[in-house]
Amino acid sequence: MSREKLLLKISGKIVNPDNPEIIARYADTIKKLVDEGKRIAVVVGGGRYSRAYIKCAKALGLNNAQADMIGIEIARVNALLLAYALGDYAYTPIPRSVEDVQRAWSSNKVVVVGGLQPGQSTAAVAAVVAETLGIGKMLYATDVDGVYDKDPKRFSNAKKLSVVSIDELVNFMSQRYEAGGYELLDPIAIQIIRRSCIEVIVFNGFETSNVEKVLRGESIGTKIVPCK
Ligand SMILES: Nc1ncnc2c1ncn2[C@@H]1O[C@H](COP(=O)(O)OP(=O)(O)O)[C@@H](O)[C@H]1O
Ligand SMILES: O=c1ccn([C@@H]2O[C@H](COP(=O)(O)OP(=O)(O)O)[C@@H](O)[C@H]2O)c(=O)[nH]1
Repeated sequence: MSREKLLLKISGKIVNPDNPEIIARYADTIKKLVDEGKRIAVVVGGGRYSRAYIKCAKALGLNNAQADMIGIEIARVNALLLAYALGDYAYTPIPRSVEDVQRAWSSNKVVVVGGLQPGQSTAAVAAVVAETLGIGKMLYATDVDGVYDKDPKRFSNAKKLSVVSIDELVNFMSQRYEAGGYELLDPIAIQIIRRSCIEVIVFNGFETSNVEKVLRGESIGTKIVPCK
């Protein structure tokens, strides 16, 4: 019987040097899922450190691709923190391409990825890694409770959606399509999720117990229905 496969996308606002205790809790959570027989791929974002470097890159007059490349490296460093915290459960070094991801996956270890290429966010990385590895479910652990009808950080009357279709989603995404932007799901992520019918659950990742709650089918966060 084939083992259940899972893609866990964790915001860089969560996995970063400010939060060693949360990183340790995610490592324990992931190890438990592996011990239960699941195959896990993890994608980690860049968070505030990547945005600090991107701000500096822009101040130096670097172009968006160069700023993105720096954000990519910071996401990879955050990913390496988690991979090392996973010890022998995780594959290292951090894959730097889709080909590397495929090679790492064949090790049967947890594969932890940061950024891949300019012009997208780690949400797109999560989607392309899931598609490449034939993973149909993505847990999207972020710094808000789910998808809202508008940015909850900018609008106090924003309403959380419990279910949203991938086609409706674009109406709620305020896209700053630039290095450090790409809030929530960027256009590339949305296209890949749609074409490969990847089910996505967006939930608050600061509470690591939410991972188990989502896997138990508890209705927390937002379920993105990927296709008809
Ligand atoms: N419609 C929306 N619903 C929820 N969050 C949104 C929405 N529009 C914009 N956002 C913003 O997206 C942020 C999460 O996106 P992002 O920073 O890319 O996440 P991550 O760090 O998980 O990659 C939230 O902090 C929120 O401010
Ligand atoms: O494949 C990738 C992944 C990340 N980034 C850059 O790295 C930054 C940090 O990644 P992300 O925004 O996904 O991290 P978050 O803080 O949202 O978790 C992005 O804004 C992009 O500028 C990129 O260019 N390509």
